[in-house]
Amino acid sequence: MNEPGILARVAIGFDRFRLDVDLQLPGNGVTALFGHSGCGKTTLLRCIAGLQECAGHLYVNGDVWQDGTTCLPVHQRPLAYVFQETSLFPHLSVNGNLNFGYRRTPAAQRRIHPQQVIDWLGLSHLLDRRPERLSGGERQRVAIARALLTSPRLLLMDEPLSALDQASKRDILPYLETLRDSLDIPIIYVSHSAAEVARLADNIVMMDQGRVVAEGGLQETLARPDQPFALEHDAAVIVPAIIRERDLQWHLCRAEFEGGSLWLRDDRQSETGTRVRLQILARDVSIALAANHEQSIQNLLPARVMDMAAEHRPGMTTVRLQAGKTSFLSRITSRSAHQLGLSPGMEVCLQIKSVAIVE
Ligand SMILES: Nc1ncnc2c1ncn2[C@@H]1O[C@H](COP(=O)(O)OP(=O)(O)OP(=O)(O)O)[C@@H](O)[C@H]1O
Repeated sequence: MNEPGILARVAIGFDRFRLDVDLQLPGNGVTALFGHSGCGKTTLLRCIAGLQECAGHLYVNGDVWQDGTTCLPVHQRPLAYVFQETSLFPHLSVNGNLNFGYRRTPAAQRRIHPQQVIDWLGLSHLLDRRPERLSGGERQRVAIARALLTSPRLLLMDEPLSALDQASKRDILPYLETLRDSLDIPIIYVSHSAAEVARLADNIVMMDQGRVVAEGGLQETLARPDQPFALEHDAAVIVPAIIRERDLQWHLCRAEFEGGSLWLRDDRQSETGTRVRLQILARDVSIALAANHEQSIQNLLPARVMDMAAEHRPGMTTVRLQAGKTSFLSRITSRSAHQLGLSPGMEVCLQIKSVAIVE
């Protein structure tokens, strides 16, 4: 297979667990592997890395890593693997750690250079420090930088932030966003955190019990009312938007998306023109047959009902609606859905109670 992208057909069985996936992933951007503990995320990464023997096929941007006749050993797979616990060389400075991977990569294969990763990950003031004098977040940034200096063709990240406290996570996320926007290699990113996925991912693969249950672009996949996570309490869509206006008197800002605008609290005081990702929980979206301006909810949007799914919990229905090109989910009681006579194609009004910028 010479096409760009990753094709991973992987099967493996342990005593009480079987992983069986057939995935086609984009050749760049961040793909998040998301799912409950034990669903097989790490096992899949290990199979891709060649750390776990498995049956199957693996092609990465035109190169065969595994097929019926070939199976590259781990050291011949041009990838970098970042884990939750870093292991920098304690006797080397940050600079020494960075140079380690770089010097071991043949000059002709070097496509990522020290100054680039130092800039992307904000390391210039740390170069002379030993690892013991770095914070957890700084150590993780150095580990990512060191991994990138081997000029990998694929970056695997297995819960890279889970050992960090909330403040360090918040500090490191902008650097990961820079990597996402700067690197031209695919990143497969395992996370339990819906917030991290919402902020970083371009694509998402949702797994359950060793199988893929939904996959695709982040926005479209999160907006599918039948995907298992949409039927859970925190179902939410992510909407890319641009801050267009700020209302200083009422401490609000207007975010424009493909299909309309939403007002939200101006807590981050983002400049107009800033690109943001909005998170809108299904439980904060209600549906009316006509716009009613005599109530407290300010965000009213004309929308069309696309499809509906009954939840596992009796009595609740998740509805997907579209405003312009953008999908929203609404969680309402099944009785409301019945009383409103909702059906696909119907024109309604969305009432959005709360909108957050993903942090
Ligand atoms: N070498 C092994 N031998 C037997 N069972 C294994 C082995 N490796 C993993 N498993 C089992 O496979 C299942 C999937 O594990 P895996 O670590 O891939 O899940 P995960 O989704 O990454 O979980 P978490 O989010 O908690 O890290 C688990 O039930 C685990 O116990």
